[in-house]
Amino acid sequence: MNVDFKQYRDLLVTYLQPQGAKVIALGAMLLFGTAISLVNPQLIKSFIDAATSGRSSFHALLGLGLLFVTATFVSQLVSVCTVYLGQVVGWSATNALRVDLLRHCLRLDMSFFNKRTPGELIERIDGDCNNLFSFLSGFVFQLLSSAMLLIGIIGLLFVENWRMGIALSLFSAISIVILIRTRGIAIPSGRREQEARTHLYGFLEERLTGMADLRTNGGFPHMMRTFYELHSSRFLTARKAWMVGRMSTWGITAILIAIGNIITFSISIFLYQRGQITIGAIYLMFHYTEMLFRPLDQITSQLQKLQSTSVSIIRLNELYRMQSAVEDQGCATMASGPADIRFRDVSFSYGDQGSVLDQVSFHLEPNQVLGLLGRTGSGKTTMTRLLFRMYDPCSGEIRFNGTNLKDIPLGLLQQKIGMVTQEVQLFQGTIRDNLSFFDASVSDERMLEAIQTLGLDEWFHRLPDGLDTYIRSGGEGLSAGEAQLVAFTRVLLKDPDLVILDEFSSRLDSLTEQWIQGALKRLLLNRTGIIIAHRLATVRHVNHIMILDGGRIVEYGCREELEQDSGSRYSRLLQTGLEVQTA
Ligand SMILES: Nc1ncnc2c1ncn2[C@@H]1O[C@H](COP(=O)(O)OP(=O)(O)OP(=O)(O)O)[C@@H](O)[C@H]1O
Repeated sequence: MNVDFKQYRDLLVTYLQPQGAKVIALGAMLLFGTAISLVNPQLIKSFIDAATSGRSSFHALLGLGLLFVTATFVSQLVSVCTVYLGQVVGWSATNALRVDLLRHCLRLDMSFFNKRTPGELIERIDGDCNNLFSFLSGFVFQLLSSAMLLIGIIGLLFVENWRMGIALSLFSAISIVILIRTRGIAIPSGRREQEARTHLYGFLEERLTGMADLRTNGGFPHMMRTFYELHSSRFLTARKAWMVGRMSTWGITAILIAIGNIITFSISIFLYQRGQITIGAIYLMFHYTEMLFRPLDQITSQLQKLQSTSVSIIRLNELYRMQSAVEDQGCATMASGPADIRFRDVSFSYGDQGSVLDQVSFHLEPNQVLGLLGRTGSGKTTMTRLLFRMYDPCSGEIRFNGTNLKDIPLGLLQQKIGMVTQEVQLFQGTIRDNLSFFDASVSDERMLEAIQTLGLDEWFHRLPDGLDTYIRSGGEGLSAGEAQLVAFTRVLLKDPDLVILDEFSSRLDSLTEQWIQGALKRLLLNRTGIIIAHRLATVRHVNHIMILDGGRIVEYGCREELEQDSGSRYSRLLQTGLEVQTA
């Protein structure tokens, strides 16, 4: 697939238009800098000719010298401002692009994230934006100013001497062809180096995430051996890429510069011996020949960068074209209050694999708490994911307060449901940041009130710095039980109408669980709840029990009645006292 002109134009217009004034200033400075670069050697030529003729006054020479110094100073100033503005424009444009991409990805359904590793997503969002940096930070102007500089140099060489003009025009054309053809030589080795780096970082990411398991299972020798192998592969590929890159760019450029100088030198001697040019003109022609390589190099490298730019544009467009399978088209409004949940003949499967939920129907009335039991893989978590609309059912419907989930805006639905899972995700920051999800509008008073409502004062007072207590990356510094308390408080602050607790107690010991039960009771007060559990003790206070097996409801009823019924699965589980996995 190729990138057509419209796609380049759309990208430039979308991300550069908001910075109109800066972009115009950048273009003007690039063009102004080009003009000064062309004028400066003319000043030196005039100075040399005036000095060697012996006819110019000291003041005239001083004037020329001062003019040259001023022009050089202005040229440096312009080049610093150009780099600064180019960076500002490039970063602002690519950051806006990153934000748009991230927002788009976050709106996609969970199947999108399941198919991609975090590394791939980072590469897609950040890597491709980096590739577009130079394109958005003035590609058009840089190409334009390089072309102007090239045309300017050749034009001035023609003015100086037509033979020199023709010779260096031909030389420039041949050089451009050689540079474009040889730049591709380094691409395969560069790609291999990139692949080796990706492998190394992918390996490190995975191993560092599983550090605790590696430590306990004695996996360090394996880690060090593989790290060494991957690192040495990275070193070898990087060394080769560097050498090939140097040979194919610097080496060839150096040869071309030498050939250019030989041409200029030969013609200059020929013309000087015939008295057709001055010493100043010889200097000027040498200077312009040296300068010729700047635009030649820039034009070829910009054209080469355009190749990687087009690959990134294709990938970004692919990403943008991806639509979420979960459409956010609803506009229903809803009053607050305990939720009423109804599943009607709901079936679901993840892709082509078999059915995970099969014709599930039940009604959970407001203020009721449902205990959801079932063996591993029976579909419990999937049911809550459907409620949260991470996926939509393949058939059947789910109603929340009588409204089909599809008719409720996603934002509103997510506000109405609070969820605590086994793996509470804590972020690097203070307890305050973690309770409010970095939302500064949540006051300390509200947080303290929530902690008090849940009866967690004792735990809170033990924290060394109260709300300012710092939690390190991955929740380090808090126990699993304490992390659950943070999660409960978070949910209470959200004030949802439905609370889902997915095996929240599986990592807690029985004593801690008992202690947390108090907070749980308060959290569920005036709310509807669904508690997924393997431990029967976790659901001993719920109103209803549902047992799932192979995605089907095999038992559903009032907990107390099921307890009394000796033939029920639930009472059999209670009698054997076994956890649900082994039942
Ligand atoms: N993202 C996914 N993609 C594909 N299949 C999945 C996905 N998540 C779960 N499954 C499959 O769906 C089935 C039900 O999984 P689910 O997590 O709902 O079970 P569960 O009852 O909550 O199990 P557990 O008690 O172990 O948490 C399993 O066979 C699982 O392999």
